[in-house]
Amino acid sequence: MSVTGTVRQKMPADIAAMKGGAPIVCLTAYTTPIAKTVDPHCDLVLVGDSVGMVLHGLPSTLGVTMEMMVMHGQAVARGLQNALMVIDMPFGSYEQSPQQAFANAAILMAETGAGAVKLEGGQHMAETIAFLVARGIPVMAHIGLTPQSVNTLGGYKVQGRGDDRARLIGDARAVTQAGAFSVVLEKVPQGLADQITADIAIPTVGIGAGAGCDGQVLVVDDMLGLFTEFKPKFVKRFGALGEAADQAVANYAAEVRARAFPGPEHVFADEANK
Ligand SMILES: Nc1nc(=O)c2c([nH]1)NC[C@@H]1CN(c3ccc(C(=O)N[C@@H](CCC(=O)O)C(=O)O)cc3)CN21
Ligand SMILES: CC(C)C(=O)C(=O)O
Ligand SMILES: [Mg+2]
Repeated sequence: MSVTGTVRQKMPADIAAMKGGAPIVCLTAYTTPIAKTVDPHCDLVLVGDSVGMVLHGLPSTLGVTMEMMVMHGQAVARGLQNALMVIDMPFGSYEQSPQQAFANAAILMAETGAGAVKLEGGQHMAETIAFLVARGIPVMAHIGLTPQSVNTLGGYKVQGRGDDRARLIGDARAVTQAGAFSVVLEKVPQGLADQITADIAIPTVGIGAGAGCDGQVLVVDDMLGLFTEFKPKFVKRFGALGEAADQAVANYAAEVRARAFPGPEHVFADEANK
């Protein structure tokens, strides 16, 4: 709340200031109604490129386009008053050069009204993160399991075990040094996530990284039980909306076939009442 008592949308600096304090609550959203549902409860709402797998039936996030991100970003923005909106940069929109990243991040920011962008990568993306931040674009980093690299990682596996542990600590330090305001840690062992959280000055937001992170994020359709094509181990279903929808549709079909729907309350008389 601001001093005038009206709701004020959070900014990246507000999220950064939550380091070490009350856990940062984050969920994804892709549409206006879900944005409205999650907004009062969340500090940060992510328009994730998971939208491709969750809403468009794509086999991975690699086919997600700038146009899809802009359209879903605009829809989410219409539903937010409180939470910071962060938007994922899609595969192919930022990896080539800092200049390419800036051009596409500027489109996402200008066309959707997002307060920050998120991109996948650690040490190798540090230069790009610094380039964006220097030009007015707040950046959330994403390290550990980076789904856009599923083909080189060889699957959606735990990251940061064994020799990878030092590399992941280096990634966390590099994105911090580059000026990211927070960092997603995806599917990394709990002890390593705790160590990184203690080691860096920016908040860690975990997904499959344990309760010691500075915040948590999940794909909203996963936690609602609406997306059930697969269930990563880190997902907890807080609802069963997929089952509820299936039951409602089955009831509708049965009532149509029985001519029980529409009923008298859903129809119109031939003559208007005097
Ligand atoms: N619905 C949904 N939820 C997500 O969390 C999510 C997406 N989609 N799409 C983009 C990425 C992809 N992510 C994924 C996808 C699959 C697993 C998964 O199946 N994990 C299994 C083990 C797989 C393996 O070891 O190869 C698990 O049990 O966690 C994890 C994260 C996270 N993101
Ligand atoms: C799972 C989160 C962190 C994400 O990147 C996405 O939804 O695309
Ligand atoms: Mg993503």
